[in-house]
Amino acid sequence: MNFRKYHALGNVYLVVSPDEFLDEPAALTIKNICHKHYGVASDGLLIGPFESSVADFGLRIFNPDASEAEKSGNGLRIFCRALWDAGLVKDKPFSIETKGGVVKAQVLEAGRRVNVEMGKVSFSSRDIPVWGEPREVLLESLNVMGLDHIYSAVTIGNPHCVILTDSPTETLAKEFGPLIETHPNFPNRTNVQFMQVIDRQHICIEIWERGAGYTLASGSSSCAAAAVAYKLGLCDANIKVIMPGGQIDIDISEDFRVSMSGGVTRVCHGEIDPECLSQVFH
Ligand SMILES: N[C@@H](CCC[C@H](N)C(=O)O)C(=O)O
Repeated sequence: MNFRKYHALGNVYLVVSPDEFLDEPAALTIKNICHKHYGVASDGLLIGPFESSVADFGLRIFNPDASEAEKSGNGLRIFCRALWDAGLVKDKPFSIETKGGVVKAQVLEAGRRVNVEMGKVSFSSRDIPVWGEPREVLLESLNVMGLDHIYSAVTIGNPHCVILTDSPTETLAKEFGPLIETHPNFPNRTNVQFMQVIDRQHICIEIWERGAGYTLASGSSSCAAAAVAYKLGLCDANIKVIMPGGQIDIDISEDFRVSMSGGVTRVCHGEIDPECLSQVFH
């Protein structure tokens, strides 16, 4: 199986053509490919381009636990770069269909940077989803291991739980992230961000990703956290999101459409041995 490996601010994805799969990708195959010790090591798998009747290209996004994600910001930027490297797109905007909706993208700076119009966020409990009566999920309290967290929930195609804190740390994300990801409040599980508002143009987040765990950066998390900061009146519409892996620039329109720009780096390409794909020991 041929692959191309990229990272977006330390968030690693492999891009594989749909032609490499005879059938629906098996969970075991995806887990083996992404595994950090037994495989190629990545935070997710991008399968594409597919033909699409509504966009220029179709994309499927898988987490390392083999669950399918509706959207991924870094995954989309990486996919755009892979399309650009393959000569399938140039400098003009184009569209991509994901399970979480169609996005518009443009490759900038000879592939080193990509802009994606990620779509409109919703804070509605029905859309995200979050259990309970229909409402906008803003500044609610979530008790985890005896500690109350103030969170707001949001979807940009995939679900996010943004927790306000004065000091976001890796330890905080790793300790509470897995418990919040699988909290019964979130029927589809959730991505989790611990967010500190630095000033009206800057936020800082630590991330726990659904199906992937602790990551150095996340594009959809950046969109979600920035949208919450804007919605709560804590930030202006142009926000720089600082993460351990680097920075993403977010612009939010009045009707909460979110545009994201950030870097992408090509790492390597190669072939995964069939022996790796069929391992059964984890
Ligand atoms: N790394 C991603 C998010 C990937 C999907 C996520 N784990 C989910 O299950 O929703 C990003 O950059 O957005």
